[in-house]
Amino acid sequence: MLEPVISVKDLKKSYGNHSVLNGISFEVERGSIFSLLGENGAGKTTTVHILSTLISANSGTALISGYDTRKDVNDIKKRISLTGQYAAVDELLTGKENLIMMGRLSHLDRKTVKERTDELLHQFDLVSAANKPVRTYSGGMRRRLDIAISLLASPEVIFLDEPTTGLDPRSRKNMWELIQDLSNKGVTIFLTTQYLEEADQLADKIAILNEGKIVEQGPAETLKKLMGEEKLEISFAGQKENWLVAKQLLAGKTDENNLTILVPLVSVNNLRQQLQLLHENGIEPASLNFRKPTLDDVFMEITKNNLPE
Ligand SMILES: Nc1ncnc2c1ncn2[C@@H]1O[C@H](COP(=O)(O)OP(=O)(O)OP(=O)(O)O)[C@@H](O)[C@H]1O
Repeated sequence: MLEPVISVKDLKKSYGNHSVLNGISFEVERGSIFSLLGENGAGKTTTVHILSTLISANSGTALISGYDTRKDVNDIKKRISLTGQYAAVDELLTGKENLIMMGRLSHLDRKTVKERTDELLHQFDLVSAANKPVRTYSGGMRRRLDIAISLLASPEVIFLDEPTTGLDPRSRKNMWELIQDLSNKGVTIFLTTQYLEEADQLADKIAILNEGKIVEQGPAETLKKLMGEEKLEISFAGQKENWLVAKQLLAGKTDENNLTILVPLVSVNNLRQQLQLLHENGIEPASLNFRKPTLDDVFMEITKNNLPE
């Protein structure tokens, strides 16, 4: 195997007596997309801040291209870039001015700054907005500019901390394409997200962070198996008696509060049989909804598997 570009071993971090990271370990291959997946407050930003040398861990090691995040801060800063959940751009300047200003602050020479600015405005579809002040930009445009700025110095690794939180579905899809493009160009991407679907779409490898531990990691396909299949939620809202009968007929997870039954989608034939069974018994459900597995389902599955014998 190639030497990993990020290598983390037994990293621990607490704030006072609140333990946020409780010994996490993982490796990220060069040129890949790695996704750290977890709910709000799981410790994703804390991990990103340790890896990008903004804060120190209490113990454990984190190496980037072999450099130690504790000791080799300058070597690491040259190789990485970080974009936050909140765009670090100047609202009053135009997109182009922001890029030029940040290029100068990164000590790039004038010619490089100009070339990179033009390239990035193109790459991030910001040419027509280049001379407009950032305060007139949409959320998606700000996010794109933020990432463009972080790419000025051609980093080896880019940290994208929840790059799509708060974006509308279309901007989210655009951002996914952009991340995929970056990856195709060979940049290693460390992506944090709360969205299972996002990690699934983009990442070569996913690590799930929960209560300070990585509870599972592996390629998206491996984790998919863990999540179980898509399900059909059959609702009997307002029809308690029908729900009671259907409960006896169908194989699925029942919920008495919502009067629903969650049936795994094994095959089309099986689904047809189950619905036929209801029909033969004179029961018409109030509604049918397909449900994709959620992060909650994955956690349920993982904790179920980890229960003591
Ligand atoms: N400087 C700090 N001092 C005290 N507690 C902190 C500090 N920074 C973060 N925390 C706590 O650490 C926990 C993890 O925070 P972190 O921001 O890493 O989570 P996250 O997974 O990135 O979540 P989010 O999606 O909300 O950003 C939270 O409970 C947070 O309140």
